[in-house]
Amino acid sequence: MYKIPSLPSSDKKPRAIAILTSGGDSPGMNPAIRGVVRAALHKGIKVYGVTKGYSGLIIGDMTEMNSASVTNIVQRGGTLLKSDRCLAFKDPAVRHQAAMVLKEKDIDALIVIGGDGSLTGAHLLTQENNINVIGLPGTIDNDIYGTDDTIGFDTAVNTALDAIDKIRDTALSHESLFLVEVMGRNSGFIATHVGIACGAEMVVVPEYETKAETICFQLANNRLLGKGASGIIVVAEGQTPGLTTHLANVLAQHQLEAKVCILGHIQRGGSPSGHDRVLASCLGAAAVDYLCAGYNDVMIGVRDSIITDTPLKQVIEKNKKLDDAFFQLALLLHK
Ligand SMILES: Nc1ncnc2c1ncn2[C@@H]1O[C@H](COP(=O)(O)OP(=O)(O)O)[C@@H](O)[C@H]1O
Ligand SMILES: O=P(O)(O)OC[C@H]1O[C@](O)(COP(=O)(O)O)[C@@H](O)[C@@H]1O
Ligand SMILES: [Mg+2]
Repeated sequence: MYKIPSLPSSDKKPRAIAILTSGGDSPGMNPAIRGVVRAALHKGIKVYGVTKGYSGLIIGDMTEMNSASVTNIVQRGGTLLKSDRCLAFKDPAVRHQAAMVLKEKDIDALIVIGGDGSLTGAHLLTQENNINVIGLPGTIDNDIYGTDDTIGFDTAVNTALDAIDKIRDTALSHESLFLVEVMGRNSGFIATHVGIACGAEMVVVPEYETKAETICFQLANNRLLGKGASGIIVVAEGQTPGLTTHLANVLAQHQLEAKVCILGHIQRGGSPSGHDRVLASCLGAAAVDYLCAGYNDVMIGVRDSIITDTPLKQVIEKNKKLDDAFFQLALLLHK
């Protein structure tokens, strides 16, 4: 359950808003879109759905949505509006073009659902042009400052766990060791949560340096202690492509055979969990409430189960840190 704050009344209610999803898609983007559309229509605000994130915005690819547009999507993975990584949006002239598109259609605010990159684009758009923006944290990575949770994180963790529990069966049967790669180019939130929940022997994340030799030493030690020959090591993909295969090669040089399993994009798909559906629905509706209360240039997230706003400037300038004690717990629980 989330506590929804009562906001001050204002005369800032927009006449029409647009909504887009951007960056890596995440399960829960659909219930978030539904939350925005239904809350806006309830307040008599027109809503335009933009296709393919900022790529669609700059060419004006958008259609007006009604209540039926978001029927039967609350349980669906992916995003009805489609998503994109649009490098052109890093150019101020292109952002100005996007603002002109919105103004020509009499749209006075934009809601952006995406990760840190998408929220950076939203912040720059409002700073440089007279368009109000509200951001919602939509990414499986949960690497966004100003919110405890992001739309899609819970589902991604559960999807990875479902796969790892199956891998565990065969690992036990064959007494084999698996290096399982989960997503997270810059952050180890998925890896650490998954590591704790699947009982991983070790967790490797971008935030902390883990030498392959340390893994070898720990594995050898565990085996000396009679902990069994099978095991799961969870590795966040990090920024070096092929990291997990490289680790397996180093282990092989130390006579430790490990099979590599890269979970990849299955973590981004699938039906959103109940948790993500509720989070996304609340944040979607709250985005409309905050716009109507006159807020601009903020991200709506959740802290200590309270729906809350954080200036986009802070969201993009500050890093959400993986708690050290939490990460250490993931390592300690297998000892
Ligand atoms: N510095 C930036 N300035 C303007 N737009 C940006 C910036 N960074 C990202 N974006 C926009 O957001 C999109 C998604 O960003 P990306 O980092 O790929 O994913 P995410 O939003 O999930 O973190 C980019 O393709 C681009 O359109
Ligand atoms: O499909 P792509 O473009 O390779 O993206 C992979 C990246 O997207 C993510 O799934 C989500 O990242 P973003 O939220 O930054 O888009 C990362 O975990 C992963 O590193
Ligand atoms: Mg990102």
